[in-house]
Amino acid sequence: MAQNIQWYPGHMAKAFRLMRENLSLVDLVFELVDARLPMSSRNPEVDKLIEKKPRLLVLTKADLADSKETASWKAYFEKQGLNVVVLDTRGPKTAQMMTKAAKEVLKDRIEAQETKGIKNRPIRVMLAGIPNVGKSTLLNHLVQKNVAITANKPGVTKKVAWLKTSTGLEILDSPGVLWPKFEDQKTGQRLALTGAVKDTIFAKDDAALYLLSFFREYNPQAIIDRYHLADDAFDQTDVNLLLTITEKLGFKDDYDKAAVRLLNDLRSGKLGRYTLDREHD
Ligand SMILES: Nc1nc2c(ncn2[C@@H]2O[C@H](COP(=O)(O)OP(=O)(O)OP(=O)(O)O)[C@@H](O)[C@H]2O)c(=O)[nH]1
Repeated sequence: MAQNIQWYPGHMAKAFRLMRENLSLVDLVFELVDARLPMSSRNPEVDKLIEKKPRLLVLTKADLADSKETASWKAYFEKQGLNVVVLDTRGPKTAQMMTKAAKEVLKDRIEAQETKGIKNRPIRVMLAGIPNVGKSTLLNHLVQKNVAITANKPGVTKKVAWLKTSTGLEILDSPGVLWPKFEDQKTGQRLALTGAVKDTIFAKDDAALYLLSFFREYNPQAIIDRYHLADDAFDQTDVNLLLTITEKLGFKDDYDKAAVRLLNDLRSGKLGRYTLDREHD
């Protein structure tokens, strides 16, 4: 399946060029990754691109992820010296949490400014992350009803729009869309499962089979309960299991339909919380 999921190198190059151009305008980057796949939803080249910029790693969709796994991932990234925020982006405290965390990352700089008498300088932020990770949701929560302002920086001819928050941040109007980079099939399959890559470019039955193999290892009971299967349902191959579920759902032999149901159930949380990337130790 993964070999069918290819990003156009041109798209990737353009995204990087835009990000590089805008980086000099901001104080801080919010790098958003999906808490269910904190590794697979990152682009390793972004690391290089923003290595000299203060950065906050935001684990979004934490409400859908296994909380124990999220805690392990947080510790893993913190050990690498990163500042990490764990977030249900849609939550009521998002703006406050993100502002507090941003100020914490820039603490030394803010203190240095204050000793020079510069107070309450807005913190300029860029949001970056792969499609569907929650960039617009975060932006809307931060900005609420505030209108966009445009500003010109000396030496920059292009006008850049900033969105002001009531908590002292200014967010670059256009989030950096990044593409995940994956060389291995596993990463592609995981991205497909969460819906991070378009459904049109992967085979749903392959994704459903990967889903079943994942639950076989980590939580077979969730599948047994959801589809009212016999306790020994996993004593068969994933393909046969998919056929059993198809039958149980009343779809006769239309296993494509069952595959879609499985994926929808997973993405909407009906199979419980789960973390697909588990290699943090
Ligand atoms: N459960 C849950 N859903 C979320 C969270 N954050 C975002 N979503 C949902 O995820 C979907 C995608 O969110 P967006 O904010 O549009 O993502 P985006 O990164 O702007 O996506 P692109 O425009 O494709 O780049 C939406 O349906 C959101 O409601 C979260 O923390 N938890």
